[in-house]
Amino acid sequence: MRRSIATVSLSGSLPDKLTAIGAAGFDGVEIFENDLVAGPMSPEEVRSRAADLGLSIDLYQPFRDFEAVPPPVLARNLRRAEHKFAVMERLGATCMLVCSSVSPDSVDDDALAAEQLHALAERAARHGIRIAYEALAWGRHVSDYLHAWRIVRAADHPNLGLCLDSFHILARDVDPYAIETIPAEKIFFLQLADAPALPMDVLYWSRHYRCFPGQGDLDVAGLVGHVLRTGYDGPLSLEVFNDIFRQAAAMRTAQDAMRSLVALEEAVDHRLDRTSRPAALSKAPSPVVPSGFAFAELATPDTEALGGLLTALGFARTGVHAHKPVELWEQNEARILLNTGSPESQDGPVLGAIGLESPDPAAAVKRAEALLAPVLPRLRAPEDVPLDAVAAPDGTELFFCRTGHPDHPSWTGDFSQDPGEAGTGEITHIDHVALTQPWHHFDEASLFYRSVLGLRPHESLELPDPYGLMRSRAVSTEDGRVRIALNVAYVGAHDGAPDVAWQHLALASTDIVTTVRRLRDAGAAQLAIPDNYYDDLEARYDLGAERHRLLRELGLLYDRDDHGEFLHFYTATTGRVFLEVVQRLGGYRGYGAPNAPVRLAAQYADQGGRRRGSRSRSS
Ligand SMILES: O=C(O)c1ccc(O)c(O)c1
Ligand SMILES: [Mg+2]
Repeated sequence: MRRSIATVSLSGSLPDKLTAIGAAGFDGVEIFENDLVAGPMSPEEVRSRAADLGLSIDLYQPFRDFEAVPPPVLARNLRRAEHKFAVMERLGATCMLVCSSVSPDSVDDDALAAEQLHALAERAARHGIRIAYEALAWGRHVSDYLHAWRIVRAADHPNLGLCLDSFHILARDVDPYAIETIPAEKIFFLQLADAPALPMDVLYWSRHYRCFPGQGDLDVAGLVGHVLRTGYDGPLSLEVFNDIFRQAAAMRTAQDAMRSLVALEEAVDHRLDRTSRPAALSKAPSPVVPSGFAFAELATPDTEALGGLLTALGFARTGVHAHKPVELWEQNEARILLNTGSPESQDGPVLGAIGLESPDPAAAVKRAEALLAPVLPRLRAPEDVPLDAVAAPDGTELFFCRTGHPDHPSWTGDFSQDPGEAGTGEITHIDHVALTQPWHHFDEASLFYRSVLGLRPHESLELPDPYGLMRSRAVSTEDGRVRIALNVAYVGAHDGAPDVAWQHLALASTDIVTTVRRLRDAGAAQLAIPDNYYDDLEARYDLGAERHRLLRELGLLYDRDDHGEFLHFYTATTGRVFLEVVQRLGGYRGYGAPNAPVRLAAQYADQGGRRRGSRSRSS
């Protein structure tokens, strides 16, 4: 299907927006009037720029407060419309959006609205223009699509049809099923936006919190399914009003938008049966869901601190890369690479790359490419094992691996085996990684992991920390073998606030008590948890005196859900990175989120003094 986007969805000047939209591979664009009016480009220049970029101008909008008004107001409105038609002819645009009136001049009279829209369509027809009437969710008299359809049907003019907008329909919880009763030729345009479920005034919600499909909580795919079942074959057009996208880099937002449309078309395709599925619905290669973590790579200026910490946790260094300054540390299936050759780690260790076990690494890269993920050059020596990798939105490198499979080259082949034995402690594998996202890329990141890797997003959480609210959302495979927690990087707004974008790696232990004792015996630093936490824990849960005493003594944190229990502790932080050790008892599914505020406060207390005065951050 044709893919379009409204210029209001992106930041920047009109030519910058068009360039970004063209570069992301869209077919068309909705020109938002403000973008034209406020800029120096003539309509003819906009038209030719769009054409050069391969973009058609699919819609001109919005035309407001037209219908159901007294005769003198109608005359003024028609005059206004004639001016817009002239601009549209210069632009080469043939469809104009009229949104339902919010004006106090308008009256609640469907017959009058129909008559006046008929008159407008008649004039539009003389210019070869069509009118798409849209019910705004906060329209004064017309606020749902079925009402708009009754008026359009009564007006009965070939140049008058509907514009359906997923936000206005789903935000008001109007049943989208009846869309299927509208003839396809009367649906002139389809605008798509998602939004997070927020109990607030619908106008405010629409103007500030819309997001791309798949980033919010509305069933946009279901709605598109209803529209396509009518036989609609016009554009799928994104129209997103969002405070963050208005500020973010247009190129990047346009790519995020395109990724959302590709994923949306795939979701719609899954829901439609063969007869109602348009052939033009794009088919990206299917996601190749990873089956586990192959490794995590920490870039570090030297291996001393992290090597010591890993040893204290029971890891052993088992290999070094043939010709890169990278060490392999192992304990059972948990594998960590320490890379001392990366410029990223100037200010201390960072989590730079994740290896994911993939049933088909080449197909995983093809999937990522179809969703506009940057494929990383395979920078390597000729004799190295080929590596398939893409960059996530936050710059983390994702490698698709097939560790130790006879029919596939394994990344471990690049490592000479150290004579030492692999660690055989209680740590079995990587439980999850927690990546910190710049606040303006949070929704992009969750859509990325969901669409590119086929991970399932969990609930979005807001956690209080001493210096603000931290937003957190996990994505995981169904079986939980790959879990990634996405946190918003917090930007301290005052001088005393620490300046932190921590990332961490969580390791699964089958016996966390032994692991924490091992760490303590080795003299490695554990994050200190305040006594107040344990007093509160006793109030919240009755775990028996002995268990409470043990948790307090060993600095272990505790959580539980309907499926099981969770024990965890943290190491001190080095650079931007710290390690967590977790033990899941029963089928616990979470990440210990209720303990995150305690952890953050403890980390600030631990780090604040040292960091103040050396503020440097990239996000
Ligand atoms: O917020 C608005 O006014 C507005 C304008 C045009 C649209 O298509 C829309 O969905 C909302
Ligand atoms: Mg709209």
